[in-house]
Amino acid sequence: IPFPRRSASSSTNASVLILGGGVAGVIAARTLHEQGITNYLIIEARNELGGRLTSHKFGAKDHQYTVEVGANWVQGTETPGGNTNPIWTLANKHNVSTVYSDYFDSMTTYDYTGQMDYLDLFNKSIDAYTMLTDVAGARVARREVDSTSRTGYSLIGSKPQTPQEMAAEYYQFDWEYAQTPEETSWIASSWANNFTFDPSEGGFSDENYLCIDQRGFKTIVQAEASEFLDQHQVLYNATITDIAYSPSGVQVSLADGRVINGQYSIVTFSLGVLQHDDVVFEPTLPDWKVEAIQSMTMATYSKIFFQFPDNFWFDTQFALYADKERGRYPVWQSLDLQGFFEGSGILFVTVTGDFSERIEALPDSQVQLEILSVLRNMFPNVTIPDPIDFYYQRWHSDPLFRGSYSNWPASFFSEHHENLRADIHGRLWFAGEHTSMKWFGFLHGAYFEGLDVATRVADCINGGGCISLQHFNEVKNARSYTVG
Ligand SMILES: Cc1cc2nc3c(=O)[nH]c(=O)nc-3n(C[C@H](O)[C@H](O)[C@H](O)COP(=O)(O)OP(=O)(O)OC[C@H]3O[C@@H](n4cnc5c(N)ncnc54)[C@H](O)[C@@H]3O)c2cc1C
Repeated sequence: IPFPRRSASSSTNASVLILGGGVAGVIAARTLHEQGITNYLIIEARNELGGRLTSHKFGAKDHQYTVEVGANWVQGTETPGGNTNPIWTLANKHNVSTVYSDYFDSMTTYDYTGQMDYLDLFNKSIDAYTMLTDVAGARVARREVDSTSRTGYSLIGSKPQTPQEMAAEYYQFDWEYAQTPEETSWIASSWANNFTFDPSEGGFSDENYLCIDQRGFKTIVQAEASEFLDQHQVLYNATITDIAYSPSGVQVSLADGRVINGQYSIVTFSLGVLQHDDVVFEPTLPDWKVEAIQSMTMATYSKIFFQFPDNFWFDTQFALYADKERGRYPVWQSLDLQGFFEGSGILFVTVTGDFSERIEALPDSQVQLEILSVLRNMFPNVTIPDPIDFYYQRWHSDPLFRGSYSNWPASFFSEHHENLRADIHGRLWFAGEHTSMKWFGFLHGAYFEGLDVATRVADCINGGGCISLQHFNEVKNARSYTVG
């Protein structure tokens, strides 16, 4: 089948085109390299590798620190005799500095009247979350249908009413999934948690380590790539606009007019990019693929950084703020701590979901004013100074990401998941955190997907033909609706 548009005369060619140079793309390249395939090309819009591993130089000129505006934690590390998070392996291999993040025992609680001890409610919400995941596991064993995590919470009798109870639940739930329990699958969110944090379910460990490396967390992929990647195997500052595909190959067009041909292609763009039609597929993707793409959710998680002349806040790693409005500037982290960036004056607050999208549409100045007024609620006896620096990344509006990571809604079925992952004609393959069944949303999900899909593409090349992944032309109910 001839390609629809351009002639191949101005083209570069490669056997495998890896579209995007984040974790999935770099690990896919390493996997091909290990299989003896060197004729591949990573095509990346930005000027470096790493994707959502994005750092930012923050602070006054003489007082700057590298902060992570994207992924920050290795989530789940390793258990002796059990599984190891490959992100933990990479961090250790490349001497990336991390520090133990004490999610549960280094917490100060506030509400809109100031400091307020509701650690008892906080601990209750930890237990509720554990029960939520246990009951989800029992549903899987009995083949019961999925529902939202809100339904799950209600069924186990956890019904937060007060701002303090809601803030505690937010910390357990929204702060991880970047969306509310209403918006999230009960079963899938439980297994993503267990396969990461529960060694008895094959998870790595229940620990989180925060990257504080001044080279940036992206070092895990950049240093890894420097061990195998030649300059001619990567194209930077190359924004892809069109992907034409057929049973005989793939042709990629760049914004600057260049055209590149490949026999195979691995698309690693975020789910948000695929949903938003930032890249046009020719022919349009089949209906089963489009339905899968549009049925998963791209969530947003935003960290808002402040540098202040003095440290006037809590001396724990975390603080929780209960506003009357759920999800309004709730989770605070201090970096001005021993073992972190002591003396930095850096404090940041995280918001998620719809609230993230809301602040992306506002000017920085308004968001700053809102947060300063929250700080005045939290510290009524302190004159809050003007910040020296202020920054947040707008992930949802960025055409290279369109959000921070995927989240599995209750209306996303197993067949949708397989369709999201499935290749087309054995030529167009898809990989990234969003194609991971067990670890959607996580760095290690992107890692394992890059590894798996590149292994399949290497088999196509070395094995003399492709074995396509299964897909479903239609996703159907087990039993039809009887209406009327
Ligand atoms: C704010 C935030 C916090 C997070 N926190 C954590 C955490 O603490 N721990 C954790 O495990 N995970 C975390 N994650 C998730 C983690 O970052 C992702 O799961 C992972 O980085 C995704 O890797 P990927 O390779 O699938 O996609 P990406 O990193 O998005 O890679 C895709 C690449 O494609 C490029 N691209 C996009 N469009 C085009 C185009 N048109 N042309 C060319 N190139 C293009 C992009 O620039 C990008 O480099 C976080 C993410 C965010 C945003």
